[in-house]
Amino acid sequence: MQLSAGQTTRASAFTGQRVGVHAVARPGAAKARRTMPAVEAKRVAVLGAAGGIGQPLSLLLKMNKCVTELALFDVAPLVKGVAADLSHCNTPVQVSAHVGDAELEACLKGCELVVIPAGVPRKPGMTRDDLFNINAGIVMNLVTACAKYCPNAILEIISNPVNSTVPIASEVLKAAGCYDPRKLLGVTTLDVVRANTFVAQLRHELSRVWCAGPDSCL
Ligand SMILES: NC(=O)c1ccc[n+]([C@@H]2O[C@H](COP(=O)([O-])OP(=O)(O)OC[C@H]3O[C@@H](n4cnc5c(N)ncnc54)[C@H](O)[C@@H]3O)[C@@H](O)[C@H]2O)c1
Ligand SMILES: O=C(O)C[C@H](O)C(=O)O
Repeated sequence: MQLSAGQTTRASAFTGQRVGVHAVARPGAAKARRTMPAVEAKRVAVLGAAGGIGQPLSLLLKMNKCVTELALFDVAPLVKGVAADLSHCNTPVQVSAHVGDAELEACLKGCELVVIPAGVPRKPGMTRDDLFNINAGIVMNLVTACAKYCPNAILEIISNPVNSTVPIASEVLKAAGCYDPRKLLGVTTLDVVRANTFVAQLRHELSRVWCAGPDSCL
């Protein structure tokens, strides 16, 4: 296939054919992506590690060569079984399990990266906003512990609604005197992936959609 300037070619997951796709990147976006620093975090914690997001995420981290220690925390004792299973995967990452608030310090001490998928997920008919009353308190408590036990760690918030839980986290960190905007992240890639998929299913070709606006509405 002959491509003109501004076009590229990719395998389409939807048609099984190779299709030409117009480059739609914002000016400077490709450069920004190339210069994005890789994060090496030797000790990583997952808070909410026994859940639907926490378990596969922990497996991915166990397989990640940048990680040395993986500390799994949950209020559910099931996290001990999750840690036992993961510890049998043949990578050098050391896995530990921590249950309940009394073990937050042991979990978080020395962490360079903390990923937080703790909280309730939405059920059919709910919006992400409906989760706010429960998840806001959970994130507030967990980030308070992060500010105390690993104030320099990078925090990635997955618990929804992300556009509300991230500001809560930032206020907690500011109050504790350890807020660094470069180290507080909301995980919103799902919305971009989902939007790309839905548009691609309609157009039968790969699409790139820019998502703007509150995470709660998607
Ligand atoms: N940002 C995203 O892209 C994205 C994607 C999927 C899910 N989510 C959100 O992630 C959250 C988790 O989803 P899920 O499907 O894994 O739910 P889940 O119910 O399967 O798991 C949640 C886990 O959090 C634990 N938990 C609850 N309170 C806790 C606390 N105080 N401390 C530690 N752990 C606690 C639970 O015991 C459970 O193991 C939800 O809020 C969901 O909306 C976000
Ligand atoms: O709903 C959830 O909790 C998972 C995900 O964030 C979604 O919006 O589908």
